[in-house]
Amino acid sequence: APPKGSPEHIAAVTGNIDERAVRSNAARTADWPAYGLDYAETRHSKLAEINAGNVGKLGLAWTYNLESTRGVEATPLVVDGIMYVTASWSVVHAVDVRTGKRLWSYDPKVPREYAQKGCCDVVNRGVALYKGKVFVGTFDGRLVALDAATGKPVWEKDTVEDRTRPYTVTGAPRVIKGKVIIGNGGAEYGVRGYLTAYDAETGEQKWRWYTVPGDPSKPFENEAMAKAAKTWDPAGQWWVTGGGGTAWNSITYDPELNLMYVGTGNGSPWNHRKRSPAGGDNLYLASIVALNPDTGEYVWHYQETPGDNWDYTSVQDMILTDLTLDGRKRKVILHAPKNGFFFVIDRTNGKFISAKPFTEVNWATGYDKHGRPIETPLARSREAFDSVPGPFGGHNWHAMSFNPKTGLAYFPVQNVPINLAEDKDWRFNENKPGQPQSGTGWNTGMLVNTQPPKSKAFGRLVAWDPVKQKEAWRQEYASPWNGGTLTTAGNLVFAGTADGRFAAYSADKGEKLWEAPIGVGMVAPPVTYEVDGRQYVSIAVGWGGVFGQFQRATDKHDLGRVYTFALGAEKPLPVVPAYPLGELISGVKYDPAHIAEGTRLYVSNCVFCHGVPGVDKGGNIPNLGYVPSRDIANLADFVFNGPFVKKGMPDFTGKLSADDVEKIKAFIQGTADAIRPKP
Ligand SMILES: O=C(O)c1cc(C(=O)O)c2c(n1)C(=O)C(=O)c1cc(C(=O)O)[nH]c1-2
Ligand SMILES: [Ca+2]
Repeated sequence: APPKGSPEHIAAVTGNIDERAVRSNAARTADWPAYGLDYAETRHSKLAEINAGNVGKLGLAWTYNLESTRGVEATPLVVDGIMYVTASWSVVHAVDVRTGKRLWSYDPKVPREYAQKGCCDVVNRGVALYKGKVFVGTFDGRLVALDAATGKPVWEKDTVEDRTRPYTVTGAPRVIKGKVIIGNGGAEYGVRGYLTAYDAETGEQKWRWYTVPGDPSKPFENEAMAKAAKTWDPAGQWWVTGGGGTAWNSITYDPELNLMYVGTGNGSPWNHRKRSPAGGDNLYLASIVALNPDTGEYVWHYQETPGDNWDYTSVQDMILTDLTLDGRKRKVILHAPKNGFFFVIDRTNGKFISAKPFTEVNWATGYDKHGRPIETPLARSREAFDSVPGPFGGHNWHAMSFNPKTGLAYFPVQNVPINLAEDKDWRFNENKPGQPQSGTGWNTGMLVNTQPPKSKAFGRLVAWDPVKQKEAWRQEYASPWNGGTLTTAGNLVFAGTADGRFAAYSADKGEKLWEAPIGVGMVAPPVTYEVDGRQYVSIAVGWGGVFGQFQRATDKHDLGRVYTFALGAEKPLPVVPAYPLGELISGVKYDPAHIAEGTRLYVSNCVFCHGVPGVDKGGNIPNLGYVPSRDIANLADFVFNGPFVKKGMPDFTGKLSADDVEKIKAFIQGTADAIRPKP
């Protein structure tokens, strides 16, 4: 037999990964060969060497440096001790679990100026593996097949059908029946969402399915689009903005039913009245859609948020399981989307079974028996209103897991306070001061925090009983934006937190049993697997994602790093450097009369990357209230083709004037002065 970790060994063990291997692995889950572990994406491991009785003896085996400075969201895949994990900028690393050493890495060299085309950090959620190839979707929208043994590209496809549009890819591809399936993002900017299937061997395109209809003056691609178009008002010219519905995260597959399920995203623009003035459900936004994986044909849909108006994506991870409900065994989908309700859906036909709020919700009081939300008057208010959950979601993309023994689903719940108001003057692609990120191409049709939000920020780990539709237990967290979960047959739940703790809880009761004080915020979900008879737990650490660009819950920061733990391992945790938060800026000269316009310019160009100066503390992108004061005094040097363009900062040449920059300076220094504690 070739030595473990040699190209021959890797070729042999990854060459075996096909549909049969993924399904047979589900019986014992020794490997972690697919994004959600199995096609049902349960993230439930049957390994129990590490269990509630001995988890206290878990220690660090090794760390691996991903050499990235931005968010790390990847689920690592592991087959016979060969790990594939991604870092920011879609860089792929192959790591030997037996040694913790690099086997190879692959950098798709995403042009850094592409960063401004993504709403939510230059992240990547991981790779897919099939018959000796590793598949990665790159931030700039390519799908690359790599030789699993060497990391050399085998084929590459451009998944973006229209390069004038800001499409990005952040999600992990899935392989279903020899086809690599990938969606995209961009609905904050204005795109038309779609999924594409490529032949895993050759890269040949097999099918493409749009999530929303195109221009109704042209023939619809299929019957599903014709049907969907009836739920949109042409007066909104949604096809100009794109309509949205981007499938940027979740895809699952039921081999018995031969159905794949995709979660779709929010509307482009967010504002329903701008997108579709006469109302309408706007299919297939914010829905779960079942497709035939062979052809990409529509089979059924269930829309969780009709007429989305709040960035309520339904792209959150789905879990396929069987539940006994009213004495009847049902094949269901479990889903906790941004809108704050936990859904149980019949996955054979898309019929609504139940939905209950898993967090505070103010846009709907519940769902009727037909599966339609009962909206509150506030939901489509013409005045500014606190959106609860807000656009960050009651639960975002952070992975959910389901343990069949406890019957509980585990996921991080949160509130990030946001106040929304209709942007009555919004026009497509009009870059106007005050419109959130319009300077970098956003088209939300909403204004953000024109009134200070009154809702409170929180984060918590929730164990949810989908039969009773009730919370079973919770652990309060220090902040929103916490990591996804893993659950095991050892009666455990593992999850990392925004404030840098990687912890294990008992799955049935939620007692904290173990904790590693890593120090750096975690957003990615952990995985577990067995190598040479030993069980390991790994988590890719790297603070970021949409909230993590400009906010933080720790005072430390580090390069991206994979941490791997095993029973009895005793490596000390690395000493993590302090986050270099400077002094509050002072002394930058400005004209106070410029502050009001500077505020509007800051909102339309800077705020969703840099946060509020002096108030937020910076995430993986610095807060401008705490950089050296001279940098703000010389702001134009940074704004116009400055030194950070090579790290992904936009070049605002031609977009902002020298006068605009003076006004932005006034806002930054003025805000810092306003919040400075009085002596
Ligand atoms: O509408 C979209 O197309 C789109 C794409 C993405 C993405 O691809 O990361 C996010 C969102 N929306 C989004 O609304 C959101 O909250 C979000 C968080 C994150 C992240 O990785 O932290 N991505 C995205
Ligand atoms: Ca979105």
